[in-house]
Order: sequence, then C-alpha cells, then structure tokens
Amino acid sequence: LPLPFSSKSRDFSLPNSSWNSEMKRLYEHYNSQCEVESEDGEKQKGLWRRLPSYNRSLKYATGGVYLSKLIQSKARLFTRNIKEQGGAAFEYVLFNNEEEQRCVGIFQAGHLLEGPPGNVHGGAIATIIDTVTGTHATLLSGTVMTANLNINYRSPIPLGGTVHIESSLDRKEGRKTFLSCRVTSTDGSKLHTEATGDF
Ligand SMILES: CCCCCCCCCCCCCCCC(=O)SCCNC(=O)CCNC(=O)[C@H](O)C(C)(C)COP(=O)(O)OP(=O)(O)OC[C@H]1O[C@@H](n2cnc3c(N)ncnc32)[C@H](O)[C@@H]1OP(=O)(O)O
Repeated sequence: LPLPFSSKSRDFSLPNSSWNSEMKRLYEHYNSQCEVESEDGEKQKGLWRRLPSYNRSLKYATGGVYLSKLIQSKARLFTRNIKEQGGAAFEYVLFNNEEEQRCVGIFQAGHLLEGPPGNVHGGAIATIIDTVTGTHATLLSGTVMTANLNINYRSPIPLGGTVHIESSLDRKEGRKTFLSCRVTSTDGSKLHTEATGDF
C-alpha cells in the first residue's frame, strides 16, 4: 500500500530508550529478516516487512464532523497520542509476512495501561489486538472497519512486560475478511489472549 504519511512524521515503531531488552531482542529478530540492501544498492526481499507507524494518517483525515476546525487538526491515533516520555502506554512495532499472510506485533505495555493492579487493562489489550488485526486486514483487503472482535482473556499480561501478538488470515468471503489472533509470552509458552476479528 502507498503510505499516506508525510515523510517528516515521526515513525513510532522504531526502537527508543524505553524499550526493554525483550522488546529490542524481538525487534532485532524480525528486523533482521526484513529487506536488506547490499553495498552495491541491490535490494534483497525479506520474509518480513516492518510497518512504520505514525500518529495520524493525514491523507485520510477527513472525519471529525463534530470537532471544530482547530481541534480537527489535532486528532491523533489513539495508540500513539501520549505525549509523556516513551514507554508510558503503547509501545509496539508490527511486522508483516505477506507470503504467509501473517502479521506480528511486539507490544510493551506501559504503566498508564493498568487494569487489575500490576496487570494490563482488558480494554488496552483489546485495543492492541484491534490495531494488529485491523492493520493486517487493511494490508490484506484494503480499507476496512472492524465489524466484530471476539476476545477470550486467558491469563493476565504483566504491566511493563513484552508480549508477542500474531494475526493470521482465516478466510475471505466477498468483502469480508476473517482473522484470528493470539497474544502470548515472547517465548510462546504462555497464552494470554485469543481473539477473532471480522473486518
Ligand atoms: C502500511 C501500513 C498500513 C496500515 C494502515 C492502517 C494505519 C492505521 C492503523 C490503525 C489500525 C487500527 C484499526 C482500528 C479499526 C477500528 O477500530 S474501526 C472502529 C470500530 N468499528 C466501527 O466503528 C464499525 C462500525 N460499523 C460499521 O461501520 C458497519 O456496521 C460495518 C461494519 C462497516 C458494516 O456495515 P455494512 O457493510 O453497511 O453492513 P451490512 O451491509 O449490513 O453487512 C455486510 C456484511 O457484514 C456482516 N456484518 C455486519 N456487521 C457485522 C458485525 N457486527 N459482526 C459480524 N458481521 C457483520 C453482515 O452480516 C453482512 O454479511 P453478508 O450478509 O454480506 O454475508
């Protein structure tokens, strides 16, 4: 997809000083399997593609009919709108595997996302699942809206920890796209959340 963003925008999916070692390790794991450019400028396609992430998709910013013109220009993507120092809320990066129709998110949950003491709020978990699956559905099918998100919370996600989120295509039916999603510990041994999404 062509990126509807100004090249001057900050790409929030690049590593920053708030990322813990697990977040950085997983980032390197997937990033090292992305497209590489050799010294003579030849590009070698990778298995994964890192998806840049901005706080506003400017080209499509036509909504907000109930906002004043002044406030409209200040609208921001929910998951990228915290001005506080990095690491306070949603830190994440997405990688897409076009061939296998899989999209992976690495997510570090900051202290402002607390639900049950010491653990991540269920609404924040739903948000990051919607982000990963919604982006994946967009890559697979073009512009979409989430019609249905069904979430089973299996084990709490510790605040400050890093989890692995994987979205995979179940099927497409006409203009509908059905995805499944799993949130696990980074070594895959613990299942935190399972979800299905219809877009
Ligand atoms: C390179 C990088 C690129 C990345 C680029 C992206 C960058 C940035 C990333 C941000 C990533 C965040 C992603 C957030 C994504 C949201 O959070 S979207 C916000 C939440 N969702 C909404 O507000 C949607 C509100 N609902 C609607 O607008 C409408 O109900 C819908 C879903 C569009 C459906 O409307 P419609 O097409 O007019 O509905 P209708 O014709 O009645 O039904 C069509 C079909 O869908 C089915 N359907 C309708 N509603 C439902 C439902 N609720 N459940 C199941 N099936 C349904 C119907 O049964 C029907 O099926 P068939 O009979 O055709 O088999």
